[in-house]
This record gives sequence, C-alpha cells and structure tokens, in this order.
Amino acid sequence: MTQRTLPGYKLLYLLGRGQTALVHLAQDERGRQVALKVPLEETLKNQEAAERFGNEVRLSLQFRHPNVVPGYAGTAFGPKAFLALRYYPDGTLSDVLQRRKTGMLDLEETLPVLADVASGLTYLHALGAVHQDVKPQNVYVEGGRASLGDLSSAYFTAQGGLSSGSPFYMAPEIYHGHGSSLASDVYSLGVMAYELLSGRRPFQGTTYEELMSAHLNTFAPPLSHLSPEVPRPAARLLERALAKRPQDRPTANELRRELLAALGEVPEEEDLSPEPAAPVAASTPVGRHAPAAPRDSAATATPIDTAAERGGSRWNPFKRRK
Ligand SMILES: Nc1ncnc2c1ncn2[C@@H]1O[C@H](COP(=O)(O)OP(=O)(O)OP(=O)(O)O)[C@@H](O)[C@H]1O
Repeated sequence: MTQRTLPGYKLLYLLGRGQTALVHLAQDERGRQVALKVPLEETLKNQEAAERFGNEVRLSLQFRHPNVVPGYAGTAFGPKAFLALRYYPDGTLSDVLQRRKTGMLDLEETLPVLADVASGLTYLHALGAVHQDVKPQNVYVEGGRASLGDLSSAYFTAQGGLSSGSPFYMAPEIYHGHGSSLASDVYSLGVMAYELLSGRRPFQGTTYEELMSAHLNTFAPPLSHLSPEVPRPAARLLERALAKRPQDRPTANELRRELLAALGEVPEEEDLSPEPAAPVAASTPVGRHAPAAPRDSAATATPIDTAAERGGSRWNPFKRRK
C-alpha cells in the first residue's frame, strides 16, 4: 500500500517516514513539487490512527494561512487515503537544528521563526482550534520563515477532541488530565522558544514520570539570564508562556505582536476571513471531531492514557512522539 502509485502524482523520492505515514517528494499534474503523505498499512488498520490521518487531511485542506502548512489535495479515509502538502525543501525546524554544528539558530533567525509560529497559532486560535503538538519537529521552514504543520491532533474547541501532546512540550494541565486548550498551545510554544533561544529544553527527564514531575514542579530559569540578548518585553512574555496555570499565560496573539515588535515589524491585525479551500474527498465524519461536551469542563476531559487504552495498549509517549 505504501508503495502504491497515486494517479496524478509522479513519486520522486522518499522525504521521510513518521509514525503514521511515508512522505514522498512528488510532482503533481500541474508540475508542482509536493510532499505526498501516504498512510502506512498499520495506520489504516487502526481506527484511532486512521482518524488522526483523516483529521490531518481535513484540516490541512481547510486552514489557509501563510504560517500554517497548506494541503493541496487529499483523501481522508480508506485505501486511497493520501495528503498532498506544500513541500518545504529545508524540512522541519528540528532537521535544520540537527544540521547545525551548534544545534542552535542565531537570535536573528530565531525571532522570525517564533513570530511565524505565533502567527500560525493566532490564526488557529481565532478559528477556535487547538493544535496540540507545537514542537520543532512540526514546524516547517523555508527561506528563514516558518509554518506550523502536522494538524493530526488539532481539534475545534466547540467540538472537542482527545487530549494529547508530546511530553517535552506538554502543558502541566494535560499531565493533570484536565485537557488541552489554546493556553496549552502557548505553553508548548514557550517550551520551544526556550529551546531555540537557550539551546536547552527547559524541562528535562528521561521517562514520562520524570518529565511530568519537571513540568509540574520545576521552574525554568529566567530567559533574560539564559539569553540576555532577547529584547526584554519579548523575553518576559515568553517566560509567562510557561506559567503553570493556563490563565496566567499570554495569548498567542500577544506573543505574536511582541515578537514582531522585537523584530522591528509593525504587527498587523490578522486577516481571518476564510479563503476557499480545496474539497476533501470524504463524506465520513472524522471520529475525533464527533460532537462532544465542552472542553472547559475537567470532568469531561479525556486523560491521555485513556485515549490510548481504547486502542488496546498503554499509551507510550516515548514510542509515539519525540
Ligand atoms: N511538507 C513537507 N515538506 C518537506 N518534508 C516533509 C513535509 N511533510 C513531511 N515531511 C518529511 O517527512 C517526515 C515525516 O512526516 P510526519 O512527521 O508528518 O509524518 P507522520 O507519520 O504524520 O508524523 P508522526 O510521526 O508525528 O505521526 C518529516 O519529519 C519530514 O522530514
């Protein structure tokens, strides 16, 4: 299945393999290079994984913003499922960091990347969507600018969705089983900002339990000490992004505005008018978006382990996510 040919696409070579899909560089009928994502056999056989893939297809085709990886075409479900995405020749932010000897970007490179991710998040949040997996592996870069990708875990707060995240970047309230929110995306962006600006993740651990304890009980050193060259107001706001309580964090838009100001750019208000998006070739509703109780009630939140246990095995965040 993963080696199948897709009508209209010429496969060029393999770009990467994730937990759920193979991604090929391909040429579409318009002669455009695309990143063609084809789910693995195992993904299609596992309901939760297949729904995550379908979710990514649906939302990648729906969202349109310069800092969100756009989908060009796709089929959400079934044996012909695929997703053609905009191709980013530089790969992910994580790839870029690995290629650097220092493992770091310069400040002049970091601030635009952070401002772009904050802009992408501002857009999603204005639409009422939570991303749930902000991290360098899901940020795609080209020419020094960045776009947020991997919408497989994203959901609309009005509809609800399964809480999830990557343990290094996951907010305390998700560890507590209280569910994710716009504020937990801001926390993940804050973790990523610390990592980019100081060269070290603010919360360390080699097991899930150690990381949970670090996120819940320890405080990151002030960014102004770790990276004194970051303009003060931006540093202060990024520090607040790591507040333990969601209500103490800034919004993505506040971060976006401050980061753009630090770059000397005048922050414009985001234009959130919907653009026409490509049709999704699926009529089946996506399961994780089935109507659900409001997410702001802790009683209705789905703890991360519960979601995985439905699949028959204990959720292992280290196996699944980096
Ligand atoms: N739009 C793109 N442009 C360039 N490279 C891409 C693109 N999308 C994916 N890739 C490459 O393919 C790899 C695998 O993609 P991705 O991580 O999205 O797969 P996945 O199976 O959906 O992810 P996960 O492991 O989080 O479930 C990426 O790490 C990246 O190297």
